[in-house]
Amino acid sequence: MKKLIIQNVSKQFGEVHALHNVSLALDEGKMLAVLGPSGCGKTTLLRSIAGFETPNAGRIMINDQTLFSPQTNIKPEHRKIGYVPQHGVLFPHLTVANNIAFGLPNTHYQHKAKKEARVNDMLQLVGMDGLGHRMPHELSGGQQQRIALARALAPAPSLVLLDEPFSALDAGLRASLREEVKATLRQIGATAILVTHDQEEALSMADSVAVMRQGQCIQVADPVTLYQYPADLDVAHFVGEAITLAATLKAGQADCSFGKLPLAPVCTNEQTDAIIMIRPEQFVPCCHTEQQLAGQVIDTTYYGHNTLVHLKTNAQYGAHHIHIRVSGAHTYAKGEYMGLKIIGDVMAY
Ligand SMILES: Nc1ncnc2c1ncn2[C@@H]1O[C@H](COP(=O)(O)OP(=O)(O)OP(=O)(O)O)[C@@H](O)[C@H]1O
Repeated sequence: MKKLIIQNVSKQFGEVHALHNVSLALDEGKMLAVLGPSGCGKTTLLRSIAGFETPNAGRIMINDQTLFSPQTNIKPEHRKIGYVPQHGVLFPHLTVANNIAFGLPNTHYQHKAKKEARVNDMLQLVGMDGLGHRMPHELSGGQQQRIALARALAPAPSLVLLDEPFSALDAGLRASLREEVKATLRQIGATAILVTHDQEEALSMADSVAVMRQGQCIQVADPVTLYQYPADLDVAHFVGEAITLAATLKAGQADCSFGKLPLAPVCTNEQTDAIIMIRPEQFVPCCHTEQQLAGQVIDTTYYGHNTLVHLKTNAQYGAHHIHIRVSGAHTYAKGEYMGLKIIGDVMAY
């Protein structure tokens, strides 16, 4: 069942088209990541869903109820939406428990004991039971974001909006908190939208990813499809590293200086001359008998789990400078020759 439906939503600030005919849908219990560069309209979209911004056109519906249309504009406090902003969100003069209790409606929680029970449930959910008496300044950055999530989830909202919630945290904490938040939202079956400009965050956390550019939604797909089959070259470069080269297309194959490579089935390219896109990890070192191309190592950057190898392909393979990703288990020396095969199919544009 579709939980959230966004139809042709547009928002202008003077001359700026912050959102232009954006349409999206999200199933119950799923997480959508909205991914795009700075200024593409991500926050405006989130604020329009929350009701903090009034679109110029379009329709926004949750559970078949219209929250916004040219005739309707439900107030933010009546939309049953939880919001987790970037940082600095907790009320500094309230304890952790009172921060979480803040959004609980008195109509449902008249009794103190019921409110306390809900707060304790939320503290447990985010792995911080027993810390309700603390003040926000007595918490680490990661703990503060967990409490912000607990506060947003406490009133059991229909939809949770997360606006770059990890951006103020250091890389290690970011990665672990991502996993925790994903698990917490899954555990309670929450429907959520995560805004981020970090492709790794979008791909690793969400069930589907919407890529935005200049106020428009360019592609919506599950992470694997988005990464392997990006809609255009800009999206390809935005969601990961990409190697591009000229090719001639014929009968489901791309003929390029690396040989004949299978085209992705989604390629419906009519023209014969195209640019193909290969991901760096599709290049796999192999023995001489399997080898599709070879090159000489110019430089390497070691990342532990994998190594980025700057390679110049041999003259018969086009003398291209490419950066490929190979397992970190084996080290490569400058000047060494590598034999490679290419796995999977390639996209053409
Ligand atoms: N209140 C406003 N008044 C005027 N222009 C605005 C306003 N809010 C946003 N904009 C403009 O609308 C466009 C989209 O902004 P938005 O904040 O939605 O982008 P974003 O993708 O969230 O960017 P970031 O990742 O930097 O937060 C930008 O050009 C921005 O300058």
